[in-house]
Amino acid sequence: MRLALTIAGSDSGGGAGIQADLKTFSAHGVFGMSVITSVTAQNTKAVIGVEDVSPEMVYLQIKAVFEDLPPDAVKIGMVSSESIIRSVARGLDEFGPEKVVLDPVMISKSGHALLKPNAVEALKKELLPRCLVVTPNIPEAEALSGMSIKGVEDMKRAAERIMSYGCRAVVVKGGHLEGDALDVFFNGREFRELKSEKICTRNTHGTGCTFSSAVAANLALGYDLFTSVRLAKEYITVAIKNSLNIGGGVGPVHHFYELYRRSGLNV
Ligand SMILES: Nc1ncnc2c1ncn2[C@@H]1O[C@H](COP(=O)(O)OP(=O)(O)O)[C@@H](O)[C@H]1O
Ligand SMILES: Cc1ncc(COP(=O)(O)OP(=O)(O)O)c(N)n1
Repeated sequence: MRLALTIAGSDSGGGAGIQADLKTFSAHGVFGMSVITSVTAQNTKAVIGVEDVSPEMVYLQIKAVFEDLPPDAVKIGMVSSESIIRSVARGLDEFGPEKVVLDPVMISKSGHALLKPNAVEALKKELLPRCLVVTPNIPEAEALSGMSIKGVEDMKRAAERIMSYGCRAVVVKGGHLEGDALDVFFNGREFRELKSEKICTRNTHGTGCTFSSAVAANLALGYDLFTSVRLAKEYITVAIKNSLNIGGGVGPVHHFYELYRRSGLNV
């Protein structure tokens, strides 16, 4: 059995964060473990409360997992504050996982800040250099690169700038732009575009969390980095096509092992 760890925030509504990550791991047949960084009171309409876990408790969860159940890959999501970022960096340094996927979560689709504005610099300095791949959406790529992004050429320039912080690859996700759902992968040598038709639905809660945890699950299964990203793109596309019209706001994507299996992918 392959093992994957998510270090992220809890979404009480079950659509994003830790809950989306564990569902994604299960759908891939990977054993999922979690380090909870924050508890959010959230549903499809809004985030109505956020309470951070103490930095020491974040570190202790990492230690407990690594000392007994060393993961084959790690996904990092909401890390909220500078002190939590430092605890995660401490854990990564102590236990040295090779396959780390960072989804630099900043703002929920419902508009709530999930990363303190003064923590962006810590994220760049402390976490990017410790990651294999970073998966920002357009606003996150703009914040990390300091440039505005209007199309695919801008996505490529932003990916180059983000690489300069020391990660080994970047996927700039284009779900927030008009037109096709086009993501740009860059590994420092070549750019590759991953394109799918934009699915017409408002139910896209948890897309970023699901995509990054699918990348981590595929890495845990032993796929190379680009194959892991390509399979994750296929997985998120199926999950959005089957997203759920539940709740009064932005409904969640759907994780369903059978859907994945029947789509012909090797799990
Ligand atoms: N409506 C959609 N149809 C198809 N793919 C989408 C759609 N919205 C987002 N995606 C894809 O889902 C993944 C996550 O997208 P994005 O919305 O950019 O990130 P985030 O959820 O972090 O804001 C990307 O692969 C993106 O291309
Ligand atoms: C606890 C928690 N973590 C991350 C997010 C952001 O999720 P993401 O998949 O990037 O996008 P939305 O779910 O906000 O559409 C979150 N909302 N909560």
